[in-house]
Amino acid sequence: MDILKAAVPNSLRKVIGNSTLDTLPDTCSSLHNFFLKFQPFCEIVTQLSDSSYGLCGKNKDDALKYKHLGNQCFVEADYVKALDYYTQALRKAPNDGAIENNLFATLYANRATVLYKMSLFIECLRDCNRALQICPSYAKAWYRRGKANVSLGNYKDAICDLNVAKIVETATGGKRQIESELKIILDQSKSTNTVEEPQHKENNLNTVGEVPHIKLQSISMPDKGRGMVSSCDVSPGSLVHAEEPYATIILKQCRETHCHYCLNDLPADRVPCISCSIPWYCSRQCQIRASGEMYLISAEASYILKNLPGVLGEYAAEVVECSYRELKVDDVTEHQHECNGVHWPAVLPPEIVLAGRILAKFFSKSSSDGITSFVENLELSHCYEHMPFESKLDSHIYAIVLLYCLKFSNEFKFSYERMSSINGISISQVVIVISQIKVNCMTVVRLKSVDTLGLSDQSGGFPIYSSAHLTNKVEQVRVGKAIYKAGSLFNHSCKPNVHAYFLSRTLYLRTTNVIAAGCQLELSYGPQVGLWDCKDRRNFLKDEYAFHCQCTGCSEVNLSDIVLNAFHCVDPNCSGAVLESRVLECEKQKIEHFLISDKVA
Ligand SMILES: C[S@@+](CC[C@H](N)C(=O)[O-])C[C@H]1O[C@@H](n2cnc3c(N)ncnc32)[C@H](O)[C@@H]1O
Repeated sequence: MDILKAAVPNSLRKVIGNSTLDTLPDTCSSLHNFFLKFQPFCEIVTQLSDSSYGLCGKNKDDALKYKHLGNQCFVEADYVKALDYYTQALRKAPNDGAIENNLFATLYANRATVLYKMSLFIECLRDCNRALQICPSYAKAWYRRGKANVSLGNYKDAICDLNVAKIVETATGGKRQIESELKIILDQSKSTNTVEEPQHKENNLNTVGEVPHIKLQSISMPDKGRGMVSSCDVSPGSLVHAEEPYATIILKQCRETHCHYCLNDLPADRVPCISCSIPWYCSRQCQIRASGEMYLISAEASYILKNLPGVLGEYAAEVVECSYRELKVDDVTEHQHECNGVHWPAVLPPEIVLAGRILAKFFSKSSSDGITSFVENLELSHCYEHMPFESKLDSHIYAIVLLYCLKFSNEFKFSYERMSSINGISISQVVIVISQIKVNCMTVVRLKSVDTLGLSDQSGGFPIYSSAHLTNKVEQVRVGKAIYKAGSLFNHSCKPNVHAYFLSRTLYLRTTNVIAAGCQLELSYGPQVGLWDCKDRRNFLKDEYAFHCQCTGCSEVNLSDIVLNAFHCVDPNCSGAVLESRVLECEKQKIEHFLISDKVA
């Protein structure tokens, strides 16, 4: 992008830097025309959108290399490394579709064996399920599943697993080994009285859904635009809002540690995307929700399942089908349109990839609307006119690059005809979306434990620290960015009365104080009275969200704002405080206002 930016002539930069909403289509068109004649632009867009240039595609040779390394480590009993290699192999393995010798299925089964050796039985069970969903006649996966179920005390399931394994196993020696295992398990199960939980299913993403019962209204305010108020008195701790995101994106630094869909920590049995090697998911549910279902049970698989005797057939079908059909999946899922092994989703900044997701989602939902109604229908405020000079240029460049990447890199489900050709109007709409994202995007955070040595638990869900290293400190990690359409109507206050938190992707807002009917509900976009001084808060809000804060925290005197940067008077007999001149400047108006109102009182 630096090459593109550096190439823009000064005269054009100036016009773009001074552009307004009225002139935006013209400035977009001028920059577009300039790039069309600039040879490196073509090369850059081709490299970003052509999968033959990308490092994000699947590669069978790489997958086999990692599989081989995994096998070596397994033989050497280095299970941590074996787990890593098999996982890397899964990331690179193409889904070749063949039910027999399917590399995906083999890798899942191999990883299941490693997980079993590491005593991660639930994870082992899930990997066996994944292998069986691709290849239902995979005796090794049924066998390993049975062993994991025994370790979990699920004898009934284990007996079923081994019975299926015995039927689908073709080698006589293998059948004999399974039979002897079966006898042992049957004896064990008779001497144990355990209540068994069915273990077919993966993690369930649905959070325990507390529903807000308080009615909120959006009203217009002269100094802050629209804002949210409650129509009744609200007590502290009340849930006032819960919402699923319109679109989300994981932050670059969390790509290897958190699920790209639900943004939770990745477990040891993480699941890769089936078509490219960028995202990781915590489960198949998240993978399907992000990219759509990409492998279906084949006719051959159904035949195998149907030919298992009676109850065993039903049992195997339940394991293999795993009820993914019940999942609610969007028509154009978040990652689907990016998922061709192309480079741009990995390379462009997260907010720009998020803009692409919003665009895809919008067009998948509004079949008749053209791009000109895109911004209008999103109903989000934006800050284009207040954006700094450089940001205006950046957003012009990114909007053009994004549109070309989307256009060239896939057989996208939504029709690009509706976006018409790439021109000043369509580019200007994307520029505005980028500025909407800047103002309305929420940062999704997770709490992370940090141990006494300052090491964070980023192990991917399996314990690598002993109890002696148990944590004593918790910090917030920024994992993703998300647009919540209704949530973005809550304004900022440096003295907030609402607290925002996230469970998976869901935003929850809870009151922290008593809020009288008709009062504004406001959350903090970051800075708060007593934690940052007024000057820093205002600068942050200006830089990040392009507005001058009008909250009570910034217009009334707060003792904590004053003492935050105050020094004790050098005269030991004086108990007064000395303020730094920059802080004093910021507080002056508030203090004058305070003294006047004090006199009046
Ligand atoms: C996420 S939106 C909030 C909803 C917005 N008021 C609307 O009409 O859509 C953030 C924008 O609201 C305005 N805003 C929010 N809090 C504010 C505050 N404390 N002071 C001034 N403007 C504020 C700013 O224009 C900011 O860019």
